[in-house]
Amino acid sequence: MPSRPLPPGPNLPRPSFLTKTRVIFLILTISSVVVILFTIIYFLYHLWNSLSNRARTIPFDSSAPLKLQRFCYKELKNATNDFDESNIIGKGGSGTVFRGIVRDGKLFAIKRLDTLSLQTEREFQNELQILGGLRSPFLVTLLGYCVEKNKRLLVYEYMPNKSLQESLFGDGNSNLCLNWQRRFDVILDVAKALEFLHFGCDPPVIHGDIKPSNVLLDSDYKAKISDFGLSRIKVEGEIGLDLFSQDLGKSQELWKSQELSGNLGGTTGDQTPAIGTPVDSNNTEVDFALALQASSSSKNSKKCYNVKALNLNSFNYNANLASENDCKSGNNGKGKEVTSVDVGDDWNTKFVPYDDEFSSIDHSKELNSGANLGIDEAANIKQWGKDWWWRQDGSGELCSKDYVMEWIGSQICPSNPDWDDGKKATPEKLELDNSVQLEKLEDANENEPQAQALAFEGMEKGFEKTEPKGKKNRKKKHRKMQEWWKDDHLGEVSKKDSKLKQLKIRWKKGCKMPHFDLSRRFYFHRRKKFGEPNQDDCDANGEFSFRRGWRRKNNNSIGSDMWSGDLFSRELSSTTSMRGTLCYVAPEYGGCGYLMEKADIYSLGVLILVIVSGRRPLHVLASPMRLEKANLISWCRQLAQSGNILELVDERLKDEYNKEQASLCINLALSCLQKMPELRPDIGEIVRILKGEMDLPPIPFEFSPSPPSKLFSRSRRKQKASAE
Ligand SMILES: Nc1ncnc2c1ncn2[C@@H]1O[C@H](COP(=O)(O)OP(=O)(O)OP(=O)(O)O)[C@@H](O)[C@H]1O
Repeated sequence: MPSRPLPPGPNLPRPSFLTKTRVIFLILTISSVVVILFTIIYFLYHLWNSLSNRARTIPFDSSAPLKLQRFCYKELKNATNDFDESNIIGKGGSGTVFRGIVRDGKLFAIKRLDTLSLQTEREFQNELQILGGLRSPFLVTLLGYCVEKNKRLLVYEYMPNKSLQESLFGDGNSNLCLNWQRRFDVILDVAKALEFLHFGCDPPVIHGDIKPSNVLLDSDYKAKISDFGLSRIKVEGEIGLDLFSQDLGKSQELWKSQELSGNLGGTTGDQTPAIGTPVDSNNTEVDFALALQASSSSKNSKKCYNVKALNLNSFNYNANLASENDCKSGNNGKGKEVTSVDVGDDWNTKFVPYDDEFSSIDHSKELNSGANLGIDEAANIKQWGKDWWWRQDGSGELCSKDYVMEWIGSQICPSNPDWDDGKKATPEKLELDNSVQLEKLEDANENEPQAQALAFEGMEKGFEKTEPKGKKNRKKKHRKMQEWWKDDHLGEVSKKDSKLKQLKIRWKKGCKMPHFDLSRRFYFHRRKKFGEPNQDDCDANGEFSFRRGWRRKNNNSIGSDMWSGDLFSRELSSTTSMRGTLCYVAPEYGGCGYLMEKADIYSLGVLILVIVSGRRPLHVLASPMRLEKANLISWCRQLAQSGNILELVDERLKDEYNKEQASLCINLALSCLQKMPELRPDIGEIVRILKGEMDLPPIPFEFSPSPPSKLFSRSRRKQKASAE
């Protein structure tokens, strides 16, 4: 029986249709699996990337900077023609600055950080958070930034005349463009910039690194300050003790009432003497010591702040109004630097021979001041004394003395314009003269702490020769201090002094060596060998920045022609938390670690002297006859005592300067350089003095050519009594 064909079921799918659906289903499944896989891989990659980046850097919150443009790396790369060397306008310790044309065809300065470390990242963020939030005609404008992976770039307004450093010390005729009027205007501009920071910002901002290379000049030579990497935002009432109280009894009371290692609460600001008021020297010394002790002991209690957590308000600043307000409020509040980093920096200026004022403090007094306290406390103080001297050495670092010795050595070279005097001496004499000092310094470098001490004694004797007679007592104290140091610390020094040894060994093995190390030895060796100087080896007339290391002239770079000694720069930034630049950093900052407005005032004082004199703050000359001029600050003090301050004015200006203005500036600088921060004028007063709206406070009696009659009568009375 023939089978009937089955009628085609309307619902049964045809086989070809089935296959198609299966294929589509398969494709969809595979592609979604692939997409999911890729997503997972992408996610994992980013997770890994961010984790590995986080290990090296501080988390970055790009939303915080105010009104700054965010550039992509490619854009900045194009703007600088792939960071072409011909576009380099300067080199700093942390990065290279390029000229670039961005977006609307305008010229910009683009700073690219060379390496990314915790320190550079911190400074980068500081710059963004602080400078990025400020607008003032006296500050370089930060326009934008770029953050991509480990690339960090900052975009600034372009300053055609670069930095004051180049204008003052650059080669060629650049310094001629800084006539007297321009120099005075620069001083006023820098003062106004600081006035804006200290009084025009709420909370106040402390710059922390005022120096010529951070003062940039626009096309009209108007000065603006830059580089806020080390800046701090001040928080009112965070510091406990009035560190510089004049009232010894009160300080001791406070001191006793506090645990040495505990918190120091409360503030006293009512003991501030009038500017220029003579202070009993004994009290001064002990107070300062107590202050340092207090700050040292309160170190542990330091709180860390994140800059981002603070609301920084800068407003259209009316200088007069602000200073008025400030006068009303007293503006004496002590604050504490705001930082996300611990700033434990006990670089001790007292030991650096450049400030003989500080060297004169008898530290045995500090230790004795513990006598009234409990034995434990006294022991703590003594221990503190040690820590204080050698905190910098805590991790096997070189001590500040080494830096200064290195610097002095590197400064002695014939490329210095100030060698004119030296040239007058016969070459033999010159070599002999230097070798006397240098041998001592070299020997000191040869690891022996005793030798270091001797070498410094030698240097100090040089200064001593030119000291007026009236300073005998001070020198006596200084010796006492030196002896105290020798007795107490030589053992410690010898243990911790291995760093230099290691560096020397590396150098001998042919490794890269910081330029300054032993450069003078190298130089004299070469001179002896080849009979003439080699300028390339000894043009190290840079400056030492605690965060950057040494900088020297680099013939290859355009602009600042400066760079950091690589090895040292890295070692310092990774192992120390020192801040500021040698010779510009205020002594109390080195001792206490608290960055206050008056630290900026001190740096401004040094800057004023540098601008007026056209000299670096530490400048050792060939002839020992002129050794007293090596240290700009002590030289200025000596000139003030002999009533001859105008001798300090840059010889290159000849007679073409305003004598009244020059003497005002020098006297003002001396006021700013007083060792007691509270005696220094505040920035509002400084601006008014410079503008001629206020009289200069009486010159500090210690610099006065005719000390107050009270002192005379006191000494006469003493003489009389001893004669009787
Ligand atoms: N906005 C700018 N316009 C023009 N030139 C600039 C600008 N910013 C920096 N420069 C030049 O680049 C140089 C290096 O500047 P940078 O801020 O990197 O380092 P520095 O302040 O000299 O050193 P450091 O950062 O170690 O203190 C300056 O000396 C200056 O010549």
